[in-house]
Amino acid sequence: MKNSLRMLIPVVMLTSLLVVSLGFLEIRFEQMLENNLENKLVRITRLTSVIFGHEIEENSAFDIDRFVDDFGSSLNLRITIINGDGYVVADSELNNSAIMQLGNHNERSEIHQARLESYGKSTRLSESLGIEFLYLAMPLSAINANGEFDEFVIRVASPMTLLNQQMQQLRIWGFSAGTAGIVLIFVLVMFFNRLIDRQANASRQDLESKVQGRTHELMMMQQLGGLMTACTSIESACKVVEPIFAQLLPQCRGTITMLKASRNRLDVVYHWGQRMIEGEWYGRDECWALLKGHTHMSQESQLVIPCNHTQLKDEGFEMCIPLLAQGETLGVMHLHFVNESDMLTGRSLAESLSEQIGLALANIQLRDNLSQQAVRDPLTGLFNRRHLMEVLEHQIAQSSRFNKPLSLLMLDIDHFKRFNDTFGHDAGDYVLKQVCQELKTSARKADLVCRYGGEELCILCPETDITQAQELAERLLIRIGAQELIHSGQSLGRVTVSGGIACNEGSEISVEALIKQSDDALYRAKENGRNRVELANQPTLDAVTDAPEPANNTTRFPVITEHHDDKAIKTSA
Ligand SMILES: Nc1nc2c(ncn2[C@@H]2O[C@H](COP(=O)(O)OP(=O)(O)OP(=O)(O)O)[C@@H](O)[C@H]2O)c(=O)[nH]1
Repeated sequence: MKNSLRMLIPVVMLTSLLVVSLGFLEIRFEQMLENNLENKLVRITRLTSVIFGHEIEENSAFDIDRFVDDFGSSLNLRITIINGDGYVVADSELNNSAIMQLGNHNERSEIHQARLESYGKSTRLSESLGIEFLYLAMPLSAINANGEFDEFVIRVASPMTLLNQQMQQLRIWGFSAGTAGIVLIFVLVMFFNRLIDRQANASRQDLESKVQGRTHELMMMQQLGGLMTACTSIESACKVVEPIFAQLLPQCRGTITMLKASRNRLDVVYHWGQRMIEGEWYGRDECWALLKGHTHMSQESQLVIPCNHTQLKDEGFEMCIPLLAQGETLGVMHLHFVNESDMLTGRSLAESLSEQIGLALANIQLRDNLSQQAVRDPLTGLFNRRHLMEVLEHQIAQSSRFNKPLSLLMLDIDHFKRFNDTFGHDAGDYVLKQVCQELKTSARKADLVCRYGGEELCILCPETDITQAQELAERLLIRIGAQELIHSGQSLGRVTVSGGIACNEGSEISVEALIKQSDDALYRAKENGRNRVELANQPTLDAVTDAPEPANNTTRFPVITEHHDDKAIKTSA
């Protein structure tokens, strides 16, 4: 309906315009033909007058009838001669008897006008012939050959049927041209309508496919965001990136690098397709994207400037996009394209994806940091007591289920208060960190090193019996006691630690009981002179004699001096 209206409106408008134009042309043509005929009649009337006047004056035997007959038939016009009284003398279309029947013509409008104004014109029905004529009349005064004064009116008439025939022909021509014009208009309107329809369809399809593509991209991005948010580690999040890129930018392969905490190098954490980066890392000044702070393309504006980290310098095109979150650079997304056009068309999509990946990776890092903060001690970086309690419960259950030994080594720095009092709290912190570092270095990967509280530390050793735990403790005591501590250029001397070990040999012991046993053993170690290890439920062991004696007499740090008045070690921090 809409379509046919769209066609009908221009057809009706153009047809109306054509009809009006044809009507106007008809009027103009009619006037033109009438004028032409009138001019022609004027000329002929004048000519007839001249010849007739001459013949009258010169020829006494002038035959008027013959004159009008010859003239009228040769010109195909009606010629009438009217005398001064208003009666017809001769008429090329009437015989004498018909002429005799005619009345006085003085009242005929063209004759009346001609007598008054020397020129008369009228269009009317001939009473004698019953045909419509265009009459032209002019008066003529002449002295005839006999010397008499004669007055005449020469009248020339042309039947209007001639004019009407011409007009009819013109109308037929006009109608044919108009019909042809209307058909042409219709055909043209149809043609342009179809053309417009085809173009509109093509642009609608183009728009639809663009909208579909964009919707697909948005859905993929939403999926990417959702999946990455659900990931718990950077590695698993990076694995989600590959299938999304395979869907949206299948023509590229890529690598994700992350900035190390030291912030001077980027580690490769994931790549898909052929490797783009040599080695496992590169320096941060080797990537233009990091130096510029925004996307860098290996070829841009006819400039070829590849990054230093790229492996395939001459093949294809590389795009590096910084992975940012709240202005912080987390890493770089490296993409490799075979064609430059693919790289240019894929740029904005790749940047949008990278923006989302950056945010998701930042979220994971933030979550990681928060969960680390929840289980780590900020000063020493060791696991905290809460984490120990959680792990301990699980480890005791494992130990009893699989009948495997589980040892808990509790350690306490000797005379730490005095150390603090002598050198200050900062130096105390430093010593604490150094001792903790030693614990981390000496323990196995499977062991859990914790800060139990204050200067009290512990190591939980799964699948470790009491002898193995004792060996570890003695090794630690030797290594810690051997260290000469220097803080801010000042020698702090040496520090010793005491230890207590409890071991669960596969039985169903409670967390509290195991801690109490190791704590009691530690208490005994303190009681028995410090810088030694005691085992739970065992007779007192000898002091660790192999450990180098702290230079109590050479340093201001009185670690080895016996202080029996010191308060006993706490049973819990
Ligand atoms: N610098 C520093 N000192 C700490 C920290 N946590 C606890 N301390 C100090 O460690 C000292 C522990 O003192 P005490 O419990 O009397 O034990 P001690 O002086 O080590 O004596 P013994 O354990 O009997 O050998 C206290 O002075 C605490 O203030 C810490 O994070 N940093």
